[in-house]
Amino acid sequence: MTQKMRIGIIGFGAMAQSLVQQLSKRDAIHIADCLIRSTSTRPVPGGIVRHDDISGLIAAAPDLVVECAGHRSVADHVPRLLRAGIDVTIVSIGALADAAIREELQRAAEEGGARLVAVAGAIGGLDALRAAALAGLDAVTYTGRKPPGAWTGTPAEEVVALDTLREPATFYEGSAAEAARDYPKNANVTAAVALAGIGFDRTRVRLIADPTTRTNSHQLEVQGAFGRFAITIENNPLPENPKTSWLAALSVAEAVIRRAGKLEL
Ligand SMILES: NC(=O)C1=CN([C@@H]2O[C@H](COP(=O)(O)OP(=O)(O)OC[C@H]3O[C@@H](n4cnc5c(N)ncnc54)[C@H](OP(=O)(O)O)[C@@H]3O)[C@@H](O)[C@H]2O)C=CC1
Ligand SMILES: O=C([O-])CC(=O)C(=O)O
Repeated sequence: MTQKMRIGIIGFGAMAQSLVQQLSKRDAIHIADCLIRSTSTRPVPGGIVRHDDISGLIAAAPDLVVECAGHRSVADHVPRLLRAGIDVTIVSIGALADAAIREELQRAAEEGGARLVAVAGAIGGLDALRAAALAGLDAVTYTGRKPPGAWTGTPAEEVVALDTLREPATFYEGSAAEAARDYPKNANVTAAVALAGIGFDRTRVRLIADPTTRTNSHQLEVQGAFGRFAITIENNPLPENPKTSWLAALSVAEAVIRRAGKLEL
């Protein structure tokens, strides 16, 4: 009998719960452990061992840890896992906008002989962007559009009255470096785009609160020596967290399922 791939998850919010739903249908995968804060009130299904300290998760030695808990958890926990030789897949890619964190993760992966994978998350087209970048890119522009409620608790509140908005309002225009840092629960996709294309400073970002939409949409426009492409993804949000698109959770699930398979087709 082949051994199941043992997964540990960091965080147990909307994304992690959706991930568990997907992965528990797969025979080759066992969700063994999760790391959640001791203060967390979120219920964790029976059969998953709950840790409130990273040392416990490291001692459990899962085959792969999947981070679903935000930028802080990437900085605090992922280097330790990598140094312990545990592979990690992250979804809070915006943490990589900080060059010091990127360097620390690189060092930790080398020291531990482990692999860090950042998923595409809620966006698509990164394969084409990466390929196009080889011949040189002139411009990469990302536009993120979500209903006003998805921007609550962010700096957008200082620019527009989200509660009474009647028309779409662009509240941020700038670099992926700033967007990923200042909108850590909404703009991780800008980091995925930056890393696949022309970097955090040259990737242009526009963020829009739109009372006329129900979806979280992500538009990518790319120009370079290869030609040009534009792609728009209209995502349904996860019911438990309107900031997070369902596709982001599915993207993590797909990455884990592909890794558990024998062939990468
Ligand atoms: N790449 C992409 O396309 C996307 C990436 N994301 C990233 O995924 C993250 C999770 O999203 P989602 O599940 O919707 O968010 P939720 O707010 O629903 O859940 C977050 C979970 O992480 C836990 N958590 C927060 N901080 C820490 C920490 N320092 N250590 C351990 N656990 C922690 C929370 O704990 P508690 O239970 O105590 O609240 C909660 O269980 C987002 O913060 C964002 O960074 C989100 C959407 C798209
Ligand atoms: O899920 C989304 O629509 C995108 C998102 O929140 C992020 O990139 O952080």
